[in-house]
Amino acid sequence: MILSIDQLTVRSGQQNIIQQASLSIPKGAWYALVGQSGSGKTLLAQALGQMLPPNLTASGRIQFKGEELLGMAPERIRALRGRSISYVFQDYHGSFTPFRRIGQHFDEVLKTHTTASPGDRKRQALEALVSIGLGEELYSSYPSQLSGGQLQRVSIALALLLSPDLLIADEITTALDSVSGHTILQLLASRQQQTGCTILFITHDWRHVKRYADRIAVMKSGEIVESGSKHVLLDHPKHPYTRMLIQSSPTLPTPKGYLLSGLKEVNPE
Ligand SMILES: Nc1ncnc2c1ncn2[C@@H]1O[C@H](COP(=O)(O)OP(=O)(O)OP(=O)(O)O)[C@@H](O)[C@H]1O
Repeated sequence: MILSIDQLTVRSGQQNIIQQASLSIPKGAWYALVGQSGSGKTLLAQALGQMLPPNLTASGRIQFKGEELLGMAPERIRALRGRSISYVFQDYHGSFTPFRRIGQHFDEVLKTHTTASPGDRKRQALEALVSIGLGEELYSSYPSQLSGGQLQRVSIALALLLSPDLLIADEITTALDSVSGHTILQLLASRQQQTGCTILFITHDWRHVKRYADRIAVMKSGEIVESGSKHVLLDHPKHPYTRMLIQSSPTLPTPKGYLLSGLKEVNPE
């Protein structure tokens, strides 16, 4: 396992917002965390990188590649967050400084975390832009000159720049139209194939879960009520809440004779 969360509780004063959540993510997995709005998905992701709002406290254990993240020294967690664990958020605008060109954003990450020369940093930034299907000319553009889909692609390239072991993708397609959202996820899937990074994928959208995830955890009111492989969870959900979420998802079309997960049904009636 690359990440094991054990009995994670997040509190605001006396109130538990996340209660004893446990989940284990195998290396290289695309692990979907689903649940209705307000169930605690974002706070769980924030707790991993010690990024919780200051009024909240976390307890329990979070092991990442054998190191305990909760209570880790600030300089160590900052170093991990830059290199081994990276985040992409729904609000991609928040990842950019408006008066800095796109190239400067890449340069800053490389300057902070590597000893690469200025020439090398520029070359790596240009390669990163090309790797996400964008033109090198965007290196000199300002964030406001890019579309939402382009900016979100750049945030993914920035997040993957230092080849992290774990990418936390929190509702990364929510602010995009469905075509751009689809392009982003295709891109992420191909980058995952190239880099082997593990993805914690927070989403509301079961169509994306069905298409990309290989494992799923379902969160309800701060608790993980069910987790397992995509096939087992989609085709044989145990918890009533999981069944309700799947049934109320917009459409999960399945051809006759196939299960929701895409597996062929054995002996369909
Ligand atoms: N700083 C905070 N102090 C107190 N409560 C908070 C704080 N931040 C979030 N919450 C509450 O914690 C709960 C979980 O929030 P969280 O953002 O993790 O939900 P979520 O599942 O990610 O929802 P969404 O899908 O809408 O992003 C919500 O009820 C939210 O109002």
